[in-house]
Amino acid sequence: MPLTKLDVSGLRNLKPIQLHLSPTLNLFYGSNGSGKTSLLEAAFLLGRGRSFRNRQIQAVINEGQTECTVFGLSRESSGREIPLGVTRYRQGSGIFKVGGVSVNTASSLAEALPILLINQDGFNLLEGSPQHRRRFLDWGVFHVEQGYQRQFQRFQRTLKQRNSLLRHVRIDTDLLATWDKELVDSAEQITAAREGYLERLLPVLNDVLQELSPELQDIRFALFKGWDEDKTLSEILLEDRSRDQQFKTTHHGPHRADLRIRIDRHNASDVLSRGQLKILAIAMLVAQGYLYHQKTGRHGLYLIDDLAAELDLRHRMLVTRLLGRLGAQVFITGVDKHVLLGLWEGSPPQAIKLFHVEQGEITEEAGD
Ligand SMILES: Nc1ncnc2c1ncn2[C@@H]1O[C@H](COP(=O)(O)OP(=O)(O)OP(=O)(O)O)[C@@H](O)[C@H]1O
Repeated sequence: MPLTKLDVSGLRNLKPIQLHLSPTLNLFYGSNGSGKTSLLEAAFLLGRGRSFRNRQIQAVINEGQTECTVFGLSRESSGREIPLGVTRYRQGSGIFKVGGVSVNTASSLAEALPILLINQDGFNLLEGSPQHRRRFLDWGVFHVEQGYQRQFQRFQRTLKQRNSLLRHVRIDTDLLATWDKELVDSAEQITAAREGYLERLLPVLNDVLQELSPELQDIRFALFKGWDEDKTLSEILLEDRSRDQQFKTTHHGPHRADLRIRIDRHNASDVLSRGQLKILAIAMLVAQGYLYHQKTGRHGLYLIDDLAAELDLRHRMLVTRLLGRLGAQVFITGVDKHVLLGLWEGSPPQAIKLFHVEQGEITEEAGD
C-alpha cells in the first residue's frame, strides 16, 4: 500500500487504462454511466478477486472480451513496489498474483491490498443480515490479528464436517461428540478474537463519532457470539442435538454471530434516519481504517462512490477531513469536478490527482 499504478483491461465499459496514482487522494469525476464505479470495481477486484456489484463475473467483463485483467503496483514502506494482478475469465475461473507469484486464495490479495468500500451498500451494514456485520468484524480481525485466517478456516472446515455428519441417516454419536469438541475449541478462538477486536475498535469509533455526529454517541455495540451468553457452546450443542439432527444443520456457533447495534432498547436501524444510518456505517468504516493504521502502521485503500449522493455537505466535509488526517489512499468518485475538489479544500494540492472519466476513457487533469 498505496497503489502507485493501476492498469485495467476488459472490465465493463472501461477502455484499456493505465493510471499513475497519488499515494493519497485520487478524484474521479464524470457524468452518469461514464465508468467511475467501474474504476472502483477494478481496484476492488485487485484486492478481493471479485466484484462488489455482481456475484457473477460475466457481468463485469466487457461484453466483447473473454477476460478482464487488473494490474497494480503497491508500494511498501521500504519503497519496494509489489506487483499485484488479477485476471478473471468469463466462465468464472481466475488467476491471482502477488509479487509475481500465483496465489490460490483471495485472502492473499486482501492482505496485500486491504480495501474499505464506502458506497450505498453501506446501509447493509446496519439494515442487512448479520452476515454483513460478521464480515465487517472479520475484516478487522483478519487484518490486525495474525493467524485469524487459519483459525477461521479451521472453524469452517469443522462446521462443514459436522453438518455433513448430521446429514447421515445413522449418526455415529462418538464421531459427533468429537466434532462438537473441535467445533467448540475453534469457536472459542474465533469469538475471543472478535471480542478483542471490538473492544479495541469501540474507543476509536467513539472518537470518530464525536467528530462526525456526536448525537450518535449513545449507540451501543455488542457482540452476539452466536449462542446464548448464559451457557457454554458445549451445553448448547448438546441441547440442540435432536433439532440439529432433524434439520441437518448446526443452529448455534460463531457462524450465527452478530454485531448488535442499539439505542436504548431498540435496534439502531429501527430508529435512525436513513441519513444517520449512512453516517454511522461510514463512521464504522473510517474507525476500522484508523485502528488498522494504529495496529499495523499500514493503510487500507478507501474506495468511495459518489459521497455527494450519500451525505449532506457538512458530513461530507467531516468525512473527508477525517480521511485526510488519516492519510490513507482514497479513490473517490463524483459527477461534479468542483464539488469533488471542494471536499478536499484543506489538503495540499500536490496530494491530489484529478481524473476525468468519459465514455470509459480516463484522463488525468490538472486540478484548478
Ligand atoms: N459488461 C459490460 N460491458 C460493457 N459495458 C458495460 C458492462 N457492464 C456495464 N457496462 C456499461 O458501463 C457503463 C459504466 O457504468 P458505471 O456504473 O461505471 O458508471 P458511473 O460513471 O459510475 O455512473 P453513475 O454516476 O451513474 O453511477 C454503463 O454505461 C454500463 O451500461
